[in-house]
Amino acid sequence: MKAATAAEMREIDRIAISDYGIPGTVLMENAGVAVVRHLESIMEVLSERKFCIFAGKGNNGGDGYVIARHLVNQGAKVKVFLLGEKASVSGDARINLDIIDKMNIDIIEIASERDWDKVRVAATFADCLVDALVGTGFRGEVVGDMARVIDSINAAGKLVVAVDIPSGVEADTGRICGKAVRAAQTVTFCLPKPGLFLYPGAEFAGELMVADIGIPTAVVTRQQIKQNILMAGAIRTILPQRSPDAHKGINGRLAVVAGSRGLSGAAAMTAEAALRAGAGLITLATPASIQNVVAVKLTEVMTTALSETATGGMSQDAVAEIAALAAKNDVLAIGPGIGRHEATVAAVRAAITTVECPLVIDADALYALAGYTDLLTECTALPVLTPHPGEMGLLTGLSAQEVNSDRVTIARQAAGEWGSIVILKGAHTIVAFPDGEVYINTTGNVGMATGGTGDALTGIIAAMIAQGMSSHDAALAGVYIHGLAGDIAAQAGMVGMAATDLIKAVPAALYGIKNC
Ligand SMILES: NC(=O)C1=CN([C@@H]2O[C@H](COP(=O)(O)OP(=O)(O)OC[C@H]3O[C@@H](n4cnc5c(N)ncnc54)[C@H](O)[C@@H]3O)[C@@H](O)[C@H]2O)[C@@H](O)CC1
Ligand SMILES: [K+]
Repeated sequence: MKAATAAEMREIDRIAISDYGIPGTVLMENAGVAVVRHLESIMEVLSERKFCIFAGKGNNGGDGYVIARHLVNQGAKVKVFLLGEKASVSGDARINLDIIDKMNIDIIEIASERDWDKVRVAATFADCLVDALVGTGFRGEVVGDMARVIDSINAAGKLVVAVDIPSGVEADTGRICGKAVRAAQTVTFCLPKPGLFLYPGAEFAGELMVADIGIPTAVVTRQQIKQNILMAGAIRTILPQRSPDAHKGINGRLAVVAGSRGLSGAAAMTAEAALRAGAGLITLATPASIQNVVAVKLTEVMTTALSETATGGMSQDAVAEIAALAAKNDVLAIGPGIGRHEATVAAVRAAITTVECPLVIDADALYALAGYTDLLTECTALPVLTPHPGEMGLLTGLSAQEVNSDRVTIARQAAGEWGSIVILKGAHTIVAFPDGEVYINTTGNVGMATGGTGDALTGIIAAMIAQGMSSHDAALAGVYIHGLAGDIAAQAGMVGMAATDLIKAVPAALYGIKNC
């Protein structure tokens, strides 16, 4: 599914109205009716139910007036609180405001302190609050009366349904612009907006419903929207089909370069995740002194030793060994637990431009690339990078907070500049491609915020490449499967969930995608 930015949505509306001649009031009518239908589906009967509709002066407010009209027609009791004066409402919204005015629906222009009392009382007795304050036309920050209305809505403790997007959530980034309405449900129009899937906005949107408002499909496809929402259907179509007579050689050969003294677990988890994700033959290469440790941990994985430093990290002599290993494998994952010794860092930089097979680059191998991202353009195959916001910050010169403030844009820019697939981890991981295409993942949960889950992701993506998927498809499938395995593991409880629980759930995630 695509997700449209505010600017793209405005353009889609404009083309539908001016090129196709669909009156804006028709789109507004369809939008309002879609919300009323949704209210009907969640509340069963609307008759005698009490609604407060909080409307702004723009078209989002216009949707609110349409909603008010249909609710009243269905016997509901409706109060409309208008943030501003009726006289300041124009266009399609004005047409619908005038209609409900003629219907004698209670419209309260919030102006004086007494009006705020009315807001409080009405919200206290309402069954449902509808947020039609602002939608995609919102700019800047929530301040003044808007902030006060949002506080009143959030404090009421009632069912809150947002129209198009919770007011105060930035449509493109999911940023909370000072304050935002905390909705239980959001009915969004035509296409979802990225901010409904990006945190923290995703948390304020609650359950999401996408409503068709009659815009011709061609208008949407013509926009060539590059934001996508990653869902099971798309993954099902790209997963490799396994023939019944498959043997281990057919399911790919994969090498993992990972681990250092004290960090054997990261290496083992990467290899174990690759195994659970279906790779045929896996070789784990670690510094010589921990080879026996990982060999004991892993029964099905082959191990090999790399030249090491005195402190137990791989040394520069490992470059030739890695190149030889890569030549015998379909894909190489590098980075988990390798440490940051200067010899190791130098070995990584040399290895990634020497190796010819596809690479999945993670953890300390990303650290090695800080200031050296131009090396990525020398990779033979399109590399896959899996930074968390801290690593992304290191690579881009930003703080983790700055990275998280606009995850889509930053991942997209990095993918373009580095000629790489960039997987920016975090709640609803972003997968960005060099051509600007971006996917927002929908699986995963907070229980995954624990050591080792990143190593698991690296192993899963590498396993997908080993099984014949392109790096593009493997990145998408790997991210979705990883999150789904986390969701399956979380059914036993999120607190105390370990990366190894997630890894064990990968086969169930794969089965679920293929068969459910
Ligand atoms: N023809 C269309 O364009 C359609 C638009 N629709 C609805 O209209 C919305 C977009 O409408 P608009 O473009 O009129 O914009 P909005 O109604 O989302 O917001 C614009 C209004 O918000 C005010 N505003 C913006 N930033 C503010 C801030 N920081 N603090 C306080 N007030 C602020 C503006 O002054 C203006 O009054 C969509 O989200 C959707 O709900 C739907 O009715 C479908 C058709
Ligand atoms: K809204």
